[in-house]
Amino acid sequence: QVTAEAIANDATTVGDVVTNGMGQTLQRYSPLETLNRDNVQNLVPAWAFSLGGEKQRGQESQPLVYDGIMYVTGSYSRLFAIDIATGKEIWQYDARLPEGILPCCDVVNRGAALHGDKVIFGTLDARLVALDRKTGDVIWNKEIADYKAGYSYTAAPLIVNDLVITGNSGGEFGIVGEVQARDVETGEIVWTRPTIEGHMGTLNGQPSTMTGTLNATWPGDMWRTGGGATWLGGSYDAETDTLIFGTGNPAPWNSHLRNAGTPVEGNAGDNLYAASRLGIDPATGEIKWHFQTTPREGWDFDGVNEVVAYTDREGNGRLATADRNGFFYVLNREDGAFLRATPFVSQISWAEGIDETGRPIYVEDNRPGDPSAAAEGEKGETVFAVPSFLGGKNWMPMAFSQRTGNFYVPSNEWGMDIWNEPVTYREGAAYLGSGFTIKPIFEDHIGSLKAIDPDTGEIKWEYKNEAPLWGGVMTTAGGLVFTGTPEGEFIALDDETGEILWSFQTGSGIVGQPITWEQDGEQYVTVVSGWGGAVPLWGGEVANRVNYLNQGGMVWTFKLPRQLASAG
Ligand SMILES: O=C(O)c1cc(C(=O)O)c2c(n1)C(=O)C(=O)c1cc(C(=O)O)[nH]c1-2
Repeated sequence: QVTAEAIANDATTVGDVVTNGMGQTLQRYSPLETLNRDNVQNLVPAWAFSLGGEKQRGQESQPLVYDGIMYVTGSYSRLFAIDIATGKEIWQYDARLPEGILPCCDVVNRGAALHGDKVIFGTLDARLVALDRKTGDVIWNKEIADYKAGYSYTAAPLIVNDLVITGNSGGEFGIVGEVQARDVETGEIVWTRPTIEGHMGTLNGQPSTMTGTLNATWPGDMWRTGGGATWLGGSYDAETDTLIFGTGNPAPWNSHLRNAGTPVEGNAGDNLYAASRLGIDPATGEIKWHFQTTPREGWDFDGVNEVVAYTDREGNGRLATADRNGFFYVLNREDGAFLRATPFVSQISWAEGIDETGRPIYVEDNRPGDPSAAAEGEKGETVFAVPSFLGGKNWMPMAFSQRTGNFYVPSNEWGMDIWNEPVTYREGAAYLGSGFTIKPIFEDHIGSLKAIDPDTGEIKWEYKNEAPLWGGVMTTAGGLVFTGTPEGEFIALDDETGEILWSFQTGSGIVGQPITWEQDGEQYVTVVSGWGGAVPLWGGEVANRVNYLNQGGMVWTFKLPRQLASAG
C-alpha cells in the first residue's frame, strides 16, 4: 500500500520513488551518495526494457518505483509495470486511443501517480485511469474533458491527501484551463478550479466562486475560450498546504485580439490567470495567490513551468521557477509574492527586464504586429523574438541540489520569426492567429544546461549541447547532475563544475526524466530514451538541424558493478 506518509516523505526515503518530482516539491534531489563523482565512470546498464512495437515516439515519462515494481508510461497513453530485479514485464495497459485526438505536441505522457493499491495516469483522449498496481486491471476510468473540443492530457497526476489532482491540455484549441480534484478511491470530482477569469469552479458539486474580480482583464467575451491550460500538472508544498499549478498561454496567440497590444490602464489587458502561477487551497480549490509571469502575453510564453519549493542558504522559504519567457523567478514560499527575476538565457528581446513588482518592462516593438492594421486578410508585421515560443525552458524539469544550493536548469538558446493573423474560434480547431519559424541564434549549440545560484541569479556553469535539451534533470548528494540529450547520450555531470564525468549512448534521443533509488545497498539510476515531443514537430529550422535522431522507446536502468559498489 502506497501510504500518504510514503508520498509525503518521498524526497527523503531512498528505497522507492512514489511521486513525480522525487518528492512533491519537485526538487528532484536524492540524498543517495553511494554513486558519486569518484565512481560514476563505472556505471553500467543493469537491464533495458523496450516500450515496443510501432509506438516509438516521445518518451517523456518519469518512472515510479515501489515494492519491486517500476511503473513507466509510454507514448500513445500506455503504462508498463516492470520487475525492477530483472527488467521483465509484469503487465502492460494500452488505453487504445480513439481516432481524432488533438494533442498539440506529440503523443507524450510524463508519468503516473501511486496511491494505495492503485497506479493512476492520464490519457491523450483526456481521461484519467486508475489501475490495480499488481495486475493492471482497471479500477475506474473517468473523462477529464471532451477530446473532440481539443482537450488532451499529458502530465503526471498529483496525489494530495485522498485527492488525485490533474490539469488539462489544449491551449492551442481555445479550451479553458482547469485544475480538477477527485476522490482517489472513486474518481468522482470533489472540486474544479478553472484558470480563466469569468469561469466558475465547483466544490462538492456546488458552484464555487472564482477568486478575484470577474473578467476584468479580458475584452468582451474572449474569456470564454481563453486557454490557460494547466498542462504540466503541479506541485504540492506541505509546509504551506498549497497546490501550485502553472497556466499556459492565453488563447488565441494573437494578443491584439485580447486587447493586449494596446496600452491600457491598470491590468485591463492582462488576461488573468493565463501565463501565471497559481497557489491553490487543496481542500476547496480556491486560489490563494497568483503571480502572472507574462501579463498581456503575445509570444506563446506559457506559464506552466514547474515551481520548486526550497529553503535558501539563509534558511528562507522560497519558490523558484524558470519561465518560458527567459527569466528565472524567486517568489516567497508563503504567499507567492515576487522577490526577484534574472535572465537565464543569453538573449531576451521582448522585455528589457522585470520591474520591482514582478511585471515585465516590455519592448513593445518586439510584440508581433496587429493584423487588423494590415490590409484585409493580410498578416501583421513579423518580428524576430528571443526566446522562441518553445521557451528559454520548456516542460523538462530542473533540479535543486540541497548539497550546492544551486538549480540545474535545462535551457535552450533560440529565437523565432513570429507574426499575427486573423482567426475566429471554432470548436476542435487550432486557435492561434499566429505563424512562426524557430531559428538558431548560435552556430554551435541550442541546448544549455545551467547551474544557477538562486540567491543571486548568477550562472555558475553552463554545459552547451548542439541540439535543444528536452530531458529532465536530477541531482544527488553524490555531487552528480544527470540529464539526457537528443543525441541519445545519458550524461552525469559534476555539480560544481559542469564537467561530464560519464555518458552512455541509449540509441535514441532522451526526452525522459531520470530517477534514482536504492535496493539492497546498491544505487540504481533509470531513464527512458525515445526521441519526440514538440521539437521535431514545431522546431522549424532547428528541427531540420537535429532530424538525424532516431525514434525509440527504451527504459534503461544502470548500477555499479557489485564489487566496485562495496569498494566505494
Ligand atoms: O497549451 C497547451 O495545452 C499545451 C500542451 C502541451 C502538452 O500537453 O504537451 C504543450 C504545450 N502547450 C506547449 O506549448 C509546448 O511547448 C509543449 C511542448 C510539449 C512537449 O511535450 O514537448 N508539450 C507541450
